[in-house]
Amino acid sequence: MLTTHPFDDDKLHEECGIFGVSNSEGAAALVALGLHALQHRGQEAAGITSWDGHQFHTHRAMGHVAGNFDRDDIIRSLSGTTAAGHVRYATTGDTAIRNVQPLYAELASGGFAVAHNGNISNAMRLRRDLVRRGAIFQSTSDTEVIIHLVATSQYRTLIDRFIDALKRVEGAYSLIVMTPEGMIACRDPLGIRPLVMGKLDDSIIFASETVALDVVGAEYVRDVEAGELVIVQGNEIVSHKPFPPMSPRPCIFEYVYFSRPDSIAEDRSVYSVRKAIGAQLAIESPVDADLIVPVPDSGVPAAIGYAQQSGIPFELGIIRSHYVGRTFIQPGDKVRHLGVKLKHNANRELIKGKRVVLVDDSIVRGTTSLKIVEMMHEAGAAEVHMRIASPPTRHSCFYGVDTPERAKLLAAQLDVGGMTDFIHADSLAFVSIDGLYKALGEARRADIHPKYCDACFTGEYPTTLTDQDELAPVDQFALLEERVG
Ligand SMILES: O=P(O)(O)OC[C@H]1O[C@H](OP(=O)(O)OP(=O)(O)O)[C@H](O)[C@@H]1O
Ligand SMILES: NC(=O)CC[C@H](N)C(=O)O
Ligand code: SF4
Ligand SMILES: [Mg+2]
Repeated sequence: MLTTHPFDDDKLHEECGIFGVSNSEGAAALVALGLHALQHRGQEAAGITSWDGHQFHTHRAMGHVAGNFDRDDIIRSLSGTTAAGHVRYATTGDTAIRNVQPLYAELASGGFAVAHNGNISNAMRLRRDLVRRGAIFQSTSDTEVIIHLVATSQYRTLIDRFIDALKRVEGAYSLIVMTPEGMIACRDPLGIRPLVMGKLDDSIIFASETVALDVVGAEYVRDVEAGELVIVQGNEIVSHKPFPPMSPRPCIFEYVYFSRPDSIAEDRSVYSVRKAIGAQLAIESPVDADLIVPVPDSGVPAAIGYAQQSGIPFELGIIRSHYVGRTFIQPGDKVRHLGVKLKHNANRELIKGKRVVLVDDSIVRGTTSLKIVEMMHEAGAAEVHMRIASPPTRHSCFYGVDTPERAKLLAAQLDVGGMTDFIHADSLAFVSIDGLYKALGEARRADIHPKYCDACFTGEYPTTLTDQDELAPVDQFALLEERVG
């Protein structure tokens, strides 16, 4: 029996990005480029594993892709025509080299490397059972349970063992797996996290987002479907659908914030969706004002949409330094606060005496909004109105994004009036959940089968959350109370 929670820490984490190439000379160099384009999804650590037909080679490092994977000696050591990589923001397991992916193990069938974007919501339970049966874990990452489940499966072929393992895990996973037999890419039955497939000459590429195909000049072929396994062996591609069909529930927050705006998701430009959310926000919550000012970077497309819809001029009233990373994902409150100050500055001449509408994509802790609104007041704004291109984030994500624990989510603590006071704005409004779905081309959010996972806004998680239910019965009860009113 474990006495401590091996997956528990109180740090800030966000997403992950994965990228795989099969059948290409210099595969690792392409993976390094792909990871570079996915750097926004995870900045804690990065890793690449390659297969040269005889041996696997791995290099994993803390920090960014640049500085670690732009070195000739490292890329040369990752020889072979197949390679996969990962950029990490931890959701389960600490930020330590043992948890940096791809994770690798020698199984009875040979080497097995896995890169995972997502989070397994019964990993604790599975790990406990596996450890009781003698499994010796090398990491504290949720991803490692997949390897042990494959290793201990009673099925004969590697694919059957892998499918057997996947049927035991719950939660979100987009995976790229490398074995001596070939590369496997797959998404969980609900397709919560993204994964696309591309082609570059004779090689097949898998990536979290299409921007990573663009960077290597690959052509987008299609999305890996929810619940699909795509197996690539040489020139042969085979698709399996081992799960009972379900209505997919891809993460709606990818459109709001995570994905790069130049990515295409489900045949839609993320940029256009963000603009449409901004336009919807202008319809739902208009303001009489002089300027629409985006909170850079991620608030920019929604602000353009808001400005175009409202007819109020769009201006860069906040200038962003490009030498500071995403504040949302910097560990430690002090650094995060400092990060916001370092990152944004008021364009004073423009702001002075004006009624300003600030547009951002989301409020998580409220740190950014509070600082930016104060910055506008200090710069002499006559009025400061805040408009948010997502509904209030009231619930934590258990699917590969570490929005902080609920207690740290501003919208879990305060209603919109309380939040308005907290950030010192003259007014604050969020796009409605139906408005968000409208911007994605739906009439509204369907009650029975909503098209997306939107649990961080609605609290309706599309999978069971075994570990949460076991660890936090009180919180789950509170959630239930909130749902039934
Ligand atoms: O309420 P908070 O806890 O401050 O978090 C919300 C902010 O964090 C994100 O931006 P971030 O600065 O991380 O990245 P960006 O530059 O991509 O917008 C998001 O776009 C909000 O601006
Ligand atoms: N953000 C992610 O997708 C993280 C993947 C995995 N759960 C980890 O913590 O390493
Ligand atoms: S809970 Fe929110 S962030 Fe997490 S997968 Fe669902 S929509 Fe995305
Ligand atoms: Mg932002």
